[in-house]
Amino acid sequence: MGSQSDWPNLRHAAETLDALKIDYEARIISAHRTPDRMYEFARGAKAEGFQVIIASAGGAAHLPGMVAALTPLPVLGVPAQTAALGGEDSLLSIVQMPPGIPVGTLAIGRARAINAALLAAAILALSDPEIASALDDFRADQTASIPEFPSDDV
Ligand SMILES: Nc1c(C(=O)O)ncn1[C@@H]1O[C@H](COP(=O)(O)O)[C@@H](O)[C@H]1O
Repeated sequence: MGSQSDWPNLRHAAETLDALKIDYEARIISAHRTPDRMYEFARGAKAEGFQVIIASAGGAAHLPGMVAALTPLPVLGVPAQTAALGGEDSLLSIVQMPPGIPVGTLAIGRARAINAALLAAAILALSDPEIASALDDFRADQTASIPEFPSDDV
């Protein structure tokens, strides 16, 4: 994520990965404020053993696209909600990549980072039966938790 201030949203991704028993690292890396850190991380990520990268930033959100430019790994972009423009600034900064360097862009922040974790899990599940099974269980639990009829006691 681009800043500590993104963690309240990205925490939901981390908790989802925890629930699915998927190893991950959460790091603060900014294309603008820590460009050398970004370069070093993105260039070395595949060799370090990472398989998917979730990159989230807000406003002029160049982080996901720049990371994608530096690694062959799949990059999932999470646009952070922003005070000034509601996160549309982040979304548009991330989604409209030039042909040749894709970023799989998800919905604007506030707990939406959970879907980045689930999409990362689905990618990993293609070659990992344990993650595939954990994802199946997650879906089954979610389905079972949705009542069919509305309640007045909420
Ligand atoms: N968009 C970027 C990048 C980047 O794209 O490299 N680095 C930080 N930021 C974003 O700036 C916002 C405000 O950051 P602060 O709260 O630290 O001022 C955050 O949402 C962060 O992702």
